[in-house]
Amino acid sequence: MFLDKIVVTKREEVAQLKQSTSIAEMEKTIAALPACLGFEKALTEGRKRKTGLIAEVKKASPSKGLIRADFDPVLLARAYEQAGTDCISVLTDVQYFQGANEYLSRIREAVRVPLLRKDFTIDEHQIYEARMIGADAILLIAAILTTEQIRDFMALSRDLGMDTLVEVHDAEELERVLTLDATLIGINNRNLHTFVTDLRTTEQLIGQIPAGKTIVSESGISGVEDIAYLQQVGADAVLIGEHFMRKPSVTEAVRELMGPLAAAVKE
Ligand SMILES: O=C(O)c1ccccc1NCC(=O)[C@H](O)[C@H](O)COP(=O)(O)O
Repeated sequence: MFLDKIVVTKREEVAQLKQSTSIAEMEKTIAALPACLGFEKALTEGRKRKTGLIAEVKKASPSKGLIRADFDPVLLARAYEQAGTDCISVLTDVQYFQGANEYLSRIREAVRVPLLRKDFTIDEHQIYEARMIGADAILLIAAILTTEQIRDFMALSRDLGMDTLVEVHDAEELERVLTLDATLIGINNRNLHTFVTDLRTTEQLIGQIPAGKTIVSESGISGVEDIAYLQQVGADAVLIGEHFMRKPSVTEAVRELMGPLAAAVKE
């Protein structure tokens, strides 16, 4: 599976990270940082529309190659903020998504929107790193982690002040995640073997999730009818990258797809 290849790369990156920085050093830096912004809160009680939005800053992907040639992460993040996104996801993986830690750090300086570090986390060093570069939340992908790792990584993230988005692709992963106290669950509509997206994945899995969880439908979302369908099946929020990245005006694209801000929070 393609994810196995990514994990091999991540192991190499983690080995390098461990050589360059110790956890004690990272803890020292983190102690001087301001508190995180509430990522999960922005998608629940703070959300600006009926359906919450995590808008993604995504230059390229393994399935599509280069998505946006005129890629300026800070301008894109500002445009998302202007459009009233609840949260922003920033891909930091270099090899497969042409992302960078630096993109997230620069975006952190430029916007006041909670940020998700979108990467393939397999080791606690990466969690300290995420906090150091300015993340408010990290993604934990059940397909590449044991249940115990997810539990430990959630606890560490919480200790560092960050939220976690725990992502599942199928019923087996969901069953494992539901044994934990994860409150923010992502359902990824992308088949990891074929890369094909099918929004019915959200509908198939959401029925197994008890009330009280915040559900984010991820990948392959591009039409107003998709948002209506996902609302109808019970998704609380959506995570969208490619659709926005292919539009000349990201601000207009968000407004067209997600609609106006709810009256209570209109400026
Ligand atoms: O985007 C890919 O091709 C991809 C391939 C393999 C693993 C993960 C992948 N994407 C990560 C994501 O979860 C998406 O960037 C995110 O959900 C946004 O999806 P989209 O709106 O379809 O760009």
